[in-house]
This record gives sequence, structure tokens and C-alpha cells, in this order.
Amino acid sequence: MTVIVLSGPIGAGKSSLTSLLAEHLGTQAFYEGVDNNPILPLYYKDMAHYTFLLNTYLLNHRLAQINQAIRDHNSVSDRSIYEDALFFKMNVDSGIADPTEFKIYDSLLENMMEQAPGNPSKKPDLLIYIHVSLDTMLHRIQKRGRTFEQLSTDPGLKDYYARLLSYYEPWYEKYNASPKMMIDGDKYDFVADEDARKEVINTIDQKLTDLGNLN
Ligand SMILES: Nc1ncnc2c1ncn2[C@@H]1O[C@H](COP(=O)(O)OP(=O)(O)O)[C@@H](O)[C@H]1O
Ligand SMILES: Nc1ncnc2c1ncn2[C@H]1C[C@H](O)[C@@H](COP(=O)(O)O)O1
Repeated sequence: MTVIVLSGPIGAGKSSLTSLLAEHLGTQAFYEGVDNNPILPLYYKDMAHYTFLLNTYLLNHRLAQINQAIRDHNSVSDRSIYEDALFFKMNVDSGIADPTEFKIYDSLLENMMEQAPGNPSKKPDLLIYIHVSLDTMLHRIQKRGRTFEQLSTDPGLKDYYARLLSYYEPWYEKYNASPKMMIDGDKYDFVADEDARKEVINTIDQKLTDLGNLN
């Protein structure tokens, strides 16, 4: 059984690498379902109001995927459940979200993720973090073109994205729920460059082999 989760800032390339990896490994791919998320457009209009609801919605959605991933045995997911608290905490620190709401969310997350005797672990076998610079992040957000994420829709998002990036490095350093590895998303264009794609896939294969998860 091999459960892999991608992580990294918005536009880093998580969904793209999820598709490539799932195809390479012949496993099930799970996506966040951004287009079906009814809260996300509201969140971008009013973060103070919608941070708690969005994160509760995402917690429910991601737990359902984790349970399915456990049933399927092998899977790749395009964002880990561990990053949501990072977004929420950042909004608390910048005075956007309510600290009490964060405490309730965080304790709910902890209870949901607790491994009860007799139940399988909800932790992944490998977390892959895609590191990108702010320039790359902004370029890819623009290239993908979701209206509510564009700086042309809300110029204040540039600060939000920069702050998000500054929360990611310490988060990755501290992450210890599973083995982890980093991919340089600035250096490797695994979408258009065949050689870069091969190099990234080989690096991940090597990590899975070292972990005993690839035969
Ligand atoms: N390594 C990469 N090099 C060049 N373009 C990329 C790379 N990864 C993703 N992209 C492009 O950037 C945009 C966002 O990628 P996506 O996989 O949706 O990111 P995420 O899931 O992390 O938000 C898409 O247009 C995609 O084609
Ligand atoms: N926990 C979250 N809080 C706020 N916004 C979030 C959270 N998780 C995902 N998002 C947003 C960020 C993007 O606009 C979309 C999808 O993320 P992506 O990195 O493009 O897959 O949802």
C-alpha cells in the first residue's frame, strides 16, 4: 500500500504532478475539486467570514478522500490535509480570522486524525512538497486563470500570496507525520519539458524505493 500526498503553495504544480505520478504509478488520483467547492469563491470575497466554513468544508472533503485512499490501497492526492491549518493560522495571525474558531478547527482536526486502536493510520506514506518562488507562483496562478485568484480581481492578493509562501518553509521543516521530500518547482518544468519530467519522476521513484514502497 502506498499513499502519496502533494503539498505546496497555490499554483506550485501539485495537481499537474499528481496526474503525472498517478499515471506513472498506475494508481488512483484524488483532486481538491476546486470547481465544485461552493465556499471558495465566497472565501476570496470575504476571508474573515468564510475561513472557518471553508476549512470545515475542506476537512470533511479531505477525510472522505483519505478514507477512500485507504480503501484503494494506492493513491496520489493533490493537497495534504496538513496544510489547511497553515492557511487558517496565517489568517488568525494577520487578524483576518478568529482565534477561537481556529482552536475549535484545530482540535477537530486532531480528533479526526487520531489513530484509534484497530483503525488504519490516516497518515500518508510520503509527502512531496513542491517549492516555488513568489514569481513562479504568481506566474502560474495567472497562467491557470481562475478568476477569484487573480491579482487583477484583487490586487491585495499579492501580499496574501507572499505571506502564504513565508508560512510554507517553516511548515515543511516541521512536518513529521510521514517521510517527506522536496521538489524544486522553479527549476523543473515537469509540465512541458520531457527531460525535467523524467528527472522528477526518477527522484520520486528513488525515494519510494529507499522507503521500501516501490518494487
Ligand atoms: N513545474 C511546472 N512548470 C511549468 N508550469 C507548471 C509547472 N507546474 C504547474 N505548471 C502550470 O501552472 C499552473 C498551475 O498548476 P497546478 O498543477 O494547477 O498547481 P496547483 O495544483 O499546485 O495549484 C498550470 O497552468 C500548470 O500547467
Ligand atoms: N485551507 C485553505 N484555506 C484557504 N484557501 C485554501 C485552503 N486550501 C485550499 N485553498 C485554496 C487555494 C486555492 O485558491 C484553491 C486550490 O488550491 P491549489 O493550491 O490551487 O490546489 O483553494
